[in-house]
Amino acid sequence: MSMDFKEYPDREMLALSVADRIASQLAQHLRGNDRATLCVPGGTSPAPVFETLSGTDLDWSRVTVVLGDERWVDGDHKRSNSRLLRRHLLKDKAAAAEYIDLYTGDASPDLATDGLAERLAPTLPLTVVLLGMGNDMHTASLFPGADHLKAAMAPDAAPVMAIRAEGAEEPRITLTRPVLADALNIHVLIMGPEKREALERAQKSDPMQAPIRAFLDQATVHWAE
Ligand SMILES: O=C(O)[C@H](O)[C@@H](O)[C@H](O)[C@H](O)COP(=O)(O)O
Repeated sequence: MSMDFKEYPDREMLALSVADRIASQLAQHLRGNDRATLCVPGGTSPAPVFETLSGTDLDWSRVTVVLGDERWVDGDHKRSNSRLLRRHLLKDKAAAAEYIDLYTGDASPDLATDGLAERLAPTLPLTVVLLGMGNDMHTASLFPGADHLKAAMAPDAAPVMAIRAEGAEEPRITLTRPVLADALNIHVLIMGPEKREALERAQKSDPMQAPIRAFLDQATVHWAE
């Protein structure tokens, strides 16, 4: 199976289309299942997708939302991905969703992983995963050169792991390759020429040098200039 690549005339069309695809896949899943799980990235790219999704008429009370990764900072810190979701996604109609916050307030992410894995277990497999990508070809907090990348990319990796990397400003907690790759639907959201070039590099790279590569064969990649 090869990567499905979709190019859009502009970022607004990209955001609308990605939100539509995600909402449709969640709604379809809910027609045959009690609940659905949506896994989303942090960072700067997804906010317009979240804004559209938050007003979408879905049975959000049957949807669990979880981040693909979180910086280990308080929920009101400017770098918190949870803060991003609370501002752009978990409001309006989507406020009814169940939210699993990866930041637990523990002194370190290493102390939180077992409890989070227990909370996550009933929500698996993830119904829809939206991934971002850095110019270094990381996704979630699966950074090239990260301290526990090999373990996090292993087929038997625990679903949630603490991870530290030079490219990450603070300790992180991340969902790992198997739990992300087992998702029923995977979308990658990237914008700009640098990320287009990084994607082309990733396609020819090993997942240990380009973690996003681990997901491309199953993913729909959405790109605009
Ligand atoms: O915590 C994070 O930052 C994200 O989960 C991360 O994986 C993000 O998706 C990429 O770094 C792209 O970020 P931008 O969208 O800001 O370029």
